[in-house]
Amino acid sequence: MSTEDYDYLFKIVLIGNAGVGKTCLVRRFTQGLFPPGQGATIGVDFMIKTVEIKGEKVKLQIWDTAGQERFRSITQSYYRSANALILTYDITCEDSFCCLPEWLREIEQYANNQVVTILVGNKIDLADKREVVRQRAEEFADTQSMLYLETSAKESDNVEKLFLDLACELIREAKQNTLDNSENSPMPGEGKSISYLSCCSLN
Ligand SMILES: Nc1nc2c(ncn2[C@@H]2O[C@H](COP(=O)(O)OP(=O)(O)OP(=O)(O)O)[C@@H](O)[C@H]2O)c(=O)[nH]1
Repeated sequence: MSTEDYDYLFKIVLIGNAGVGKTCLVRRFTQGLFPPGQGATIGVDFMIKTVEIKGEKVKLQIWDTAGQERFRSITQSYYRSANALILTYDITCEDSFCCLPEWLREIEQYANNQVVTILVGNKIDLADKREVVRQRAEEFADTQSMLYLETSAKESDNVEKLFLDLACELIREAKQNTLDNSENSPMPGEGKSISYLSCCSLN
């Protein structure tokens, strides 16, 4: 497949506390593996995977940001052009859940207001160490109008679903926006160009 051979290009950025499993989720999805002895991300990492959804080729640019506070100024600069954000916490770590309001403030401040955000509770394979019950997280996501999913990068639970559901939602929104824009556009000859949401030319 050539680099231009796709119908949609979407930028997805993973954010959340250090150690919640962002890199492992990305590696599981893009490479099908659970890396042993995964070191902390330095700054930002980048991976690409192209998937096919209902006959359309969707190229996903996946940006894995460092959770450590000291990289925050670097990672914030990646929010603006994101189509979707995966806000991740660790279901075995209450602290990572309690920091979510802080992450939401970052999103409010740095992301564009059309960004699709999904809350992900990772490490569900560690059920006996769970500190955040599912219902509490679901209610929190609901109050913030976020989608919610629980995953295990280790066992590969819901990882594919996470990225594919997100891609479906982004396609749906892109099509809706194209439709809205074309309905609001002037007729040819009215002196203005017809503009469409450029979901395939994000940087
Ligand atoms: N049991 C279990 N461990 C996991 C899972 N996902 C990640 N881990 C472990 O959690 C630790 C942190 O994983 P990373 O993917 O590096 O976490 P991160 O969020 O990218 O961390 P930063 O790069 O520091 O922001 C590693 O020891 C992983 O092996 C999971 O689904 N289950």
